[in-house]
Parts: sequence; structure tokens; C-alpha cells
Amino acid sequence: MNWVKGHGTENDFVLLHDPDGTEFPDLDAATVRALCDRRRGVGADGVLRVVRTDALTDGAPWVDEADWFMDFRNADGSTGEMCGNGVRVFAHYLAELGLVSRTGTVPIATRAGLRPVRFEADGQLTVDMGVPGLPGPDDIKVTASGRSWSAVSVDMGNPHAVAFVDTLDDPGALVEQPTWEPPSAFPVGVNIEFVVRRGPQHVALRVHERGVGETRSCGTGACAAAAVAASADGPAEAYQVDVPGGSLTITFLPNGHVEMTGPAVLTLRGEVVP
Ligand SMILES: N[C@@H](CCC[C@H](N)C(=O)O)C(=O)O
Repeated sequence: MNWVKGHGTENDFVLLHDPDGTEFPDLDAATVRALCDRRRGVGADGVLRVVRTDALTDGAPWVDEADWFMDFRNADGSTGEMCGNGVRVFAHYLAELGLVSRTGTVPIATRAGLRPVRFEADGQLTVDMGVPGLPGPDDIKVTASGRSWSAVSVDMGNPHAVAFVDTLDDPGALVEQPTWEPPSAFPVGVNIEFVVRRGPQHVALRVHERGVGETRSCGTGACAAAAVAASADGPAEAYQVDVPGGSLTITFLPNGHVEMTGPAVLTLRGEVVP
């Protein structure tokens, strides 16, 4: 099994090349966990299986609109609908292999639908992340390290709860899974962003990701945080969102979509010893 490692603002991934869907057709949770294990495996926040849409056998709706499907898995082996940092790394990987052109826009199919990716002249990538689903129906409370905050639920194709805190130390070590109320608000789990303001149109966050734990960045989470900040602040063109692993720019488009701009890096390649 050959793999490539990459990251976007230090949210890191193992990429598995499977264009025809024949290399890893039954990629199971145990294999994903083994690859992502930081002591016994490659070590990563998740796995990106790189598959052509016409190799998908489950009636995927995007086969006419995108050539490539990002089969995303969290480090615990669960599937995720979307991964904002992952989709930049995925597109950068395809471009490095010459499978897509860096000119124009490349639509990437995900479980949350199509995400068009654009290559910027400075090497960064911009993704149309769709329209943030905001706010959710419930009054949400999140609790971490014995402290609680009210939170706003945001649907970025995957579920988020955004809580504004006084300092980024307030949620504590984030080793334990933060909890939320009501439990019914997120029946299949949630990514939780703890956010502080840094200045006008500028926030910073820490994130506890569903299926992973605390990570160094979350692209969908950055979009969710910017959407909640902007809904409180009033119309804005763009927000800078600082994460422990770098910085992302979230731009608000007139059609209600948000675009996320940030880096993508490939770092290592290797082979699993049978
Ligand atoms: N790090 C990602 C989000 C990955 C998926 C998430 N853990 C989930 O289960 O929804 C990002 O950059 O968006």
C-alpha cells in the first residue's frame, strides 16, 4: 500500500491513490485508524482516498459534473461529508500528478456535494464552500473542561457548533470530548469551534473535530466561525481566521456562498510494510 502525506494549515492527511476504485475498494475503519495512528502508523487527522467518479458504483450523482471524488475518512475511521482543508490538499495532489490543470476551476465531488477549487497565482487554493446553513434550530450549549458556553450550529455540509470564548485557553486541554446540549441537536456528532475575536473581520479558533479530537485547523470550521462572526457584525467582504496551524481567508460572495483560501502542501510518500 503506497501513500502520500500532505497538510493544509497543519490539518494532515494520508492520501491513497485509487483512481479506478480497485486498490482500496473496501477501505475499512481499522485500516484508516492504523494509517492515522501517530505512533504505529503514518499519523494523520484523516485519509483522503483519491477516486475517479466513474469508478463509483453506488449511483453517485456527480459523475457528469466532476471527474474526481474525495473519499474522506476521519482518523477514527468514520466517514465525513466534507473536509475543507482536505479538499485543497486533494486538488493540489491531483495537480502535482498532472491529473488536473492549475488553470481554471476543478470541481471535486464530496459526500456534501461539489466543491469547485481554484488555484491562485501565489500557490494557495480557493474553494467554493457553498452556503453556510445558519443558524440551526436549537439553542445550543457546549461544555469543555467544566465550563459552558452558548453556541450556534452551522451546517457546512458537515455539522459545526461555534462558541465564542474569552480566551483560547478557556476550553482547557480538549483531550476529553466536549459535550453539547440538547444531545438531539447533533445526533451524529459535531465539530466544535472555540472562537475569539482578534480585530475587525479577524478571529482565531481552536477546534475539537468529530472523529479526531483537537486538530491544528479545520477549513469547514473556519467558514462556520466566520459566518457566525459576520452574522453578528454585519456585512463583510472577508474574514481572516487564524488557526493553530496557520491562517485562512474566508470571503463572502454576493450569492451567499463563502470561499476559503489557504495553502496545501505535500510532504512525504511511502509504503506500508505488509
Ligand atoms: N478538518 C476538516 C473537517 C473534517 C471532518 C470533520 N472531522 C467531520 O467529521 O465533520 C476541515 O478542514 O473541514
